[in-house]
Amino acid sequence: MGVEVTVEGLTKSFGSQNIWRDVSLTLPAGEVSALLGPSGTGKSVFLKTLIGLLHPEQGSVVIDGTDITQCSAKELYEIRKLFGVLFQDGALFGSMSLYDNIAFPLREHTKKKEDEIRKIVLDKVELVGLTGAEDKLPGEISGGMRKRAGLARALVLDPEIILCDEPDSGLDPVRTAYISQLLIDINAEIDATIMVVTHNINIARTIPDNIGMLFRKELVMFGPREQLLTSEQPVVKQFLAGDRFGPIGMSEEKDEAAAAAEAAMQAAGISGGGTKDDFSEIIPQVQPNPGMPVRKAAIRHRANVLGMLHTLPANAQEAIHNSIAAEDRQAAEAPETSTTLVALAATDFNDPDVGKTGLPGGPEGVYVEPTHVHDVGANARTEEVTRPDLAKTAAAQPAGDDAFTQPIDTSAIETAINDQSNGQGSNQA
Ligand SMILES: Nc1ncnc2c1ncn2[C@@H]1O[C@H](COP(=O)(O)OP(=O)(O)OP(=O)(O)O)[C@@H](O)[C@H]1O
Repeated sequence: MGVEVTVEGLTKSFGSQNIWRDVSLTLPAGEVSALLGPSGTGKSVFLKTLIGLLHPEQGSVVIDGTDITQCSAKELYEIRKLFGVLFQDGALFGSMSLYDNIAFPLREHTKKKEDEIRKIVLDKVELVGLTGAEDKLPGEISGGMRKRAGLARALVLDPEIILCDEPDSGLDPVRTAYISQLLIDINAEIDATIMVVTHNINIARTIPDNIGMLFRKELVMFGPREQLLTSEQPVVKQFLAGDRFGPIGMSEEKDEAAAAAEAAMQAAGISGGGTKDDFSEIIPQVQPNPGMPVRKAAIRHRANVLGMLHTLPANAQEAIHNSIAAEDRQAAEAPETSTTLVALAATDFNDPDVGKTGLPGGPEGVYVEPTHVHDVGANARTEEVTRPDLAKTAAAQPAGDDAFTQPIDTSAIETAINDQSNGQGSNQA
């Protein structure tokens, strides 16, 4: 099972520019969470802070019992092995084939033999639908393919926490749906804690168990997806609707005069460009494909949500009841479409152990134990490194070729991402 990530009172600034302050949230173990927010609100900075690439001025990030804001470089190095990270443009090494890119963390962090590495790489290549493209360079493939290759690389060490920074950026809506499905299937298969940073409302509506939103340097909310999707907060409603009328401006918050001018336009029937979709009508969460194991996080999530239901606003409570009823109805009417929904419907949520362990009481034959062996820790290099050494190591490496060489620092990652972003490649997915 993936590990819980607990963030308490986190504050991050660059010089005098405060990015966000006093952010507290818990990514529940094995659940899928999404972080939304207008451009520039610091979502990527948050993601990098979770993995210790950026250091906050205040607060803690506790992962597997270790506060990574306080720990030694060696402890941070060990904690980072729990992570698989998909950066915005894949951050692939431009001079390596996809195969070598995907094999890289295995060669770097394990003592596996090449035939073992080959098996794992080809497995992940197949999982992300890139079979046949292994020998291509990142510059010879489309943005969508680079994204999938980045995801394959993020998965090879069987991470317990997967962070995805805008997995949909540069993808068409159909490919976005495929990559979303892939994330849910991966979650079912390895039960990793997943956090997705996204602007994509379809992803937010259908993929995560939990959603949070950053705005005006604060975490506006974080909780079960129904809570945000039914929120009455103007900023949330505007963001979900994708409308220019509302508190979110082009670059900063609007003043009163601008707000009054907008109100007049709205009253006159001028469109703000937003959709009129009713987001409070919750659409079903994407389920693992048939053949995938039961998504155990879904059981834990339902148990958690039922436990905290009384603390949520009335419309969120109603939406959650409706979601559960719809899921149980689908399980009864079309059980072959989702073993996860069948398991949910068969689980006794009065059993106090359900939320902790996944599926006790579930139907026989449904519960699938994780089969992945985590051998990275035993085989990995463990030499002590200091923070200045990290910077020196990164600086000494050729531009673009160190994003997944750990230990690493932020500048190295940025270089790799920029190198890739400025790179070549066609636009077909
Ligand atoms: N290493 C850095 N040094 C200084 N400022 C930075 C650094 N990284 C990010 N910033 C600033 O932090 C702010 C938040 O950036 P970030 O990329 O996290 O936003 P975001 O919410 O992910 O935006 P988008 O949705 O457009 O990707 C921006 O003003 C950015 O310029």
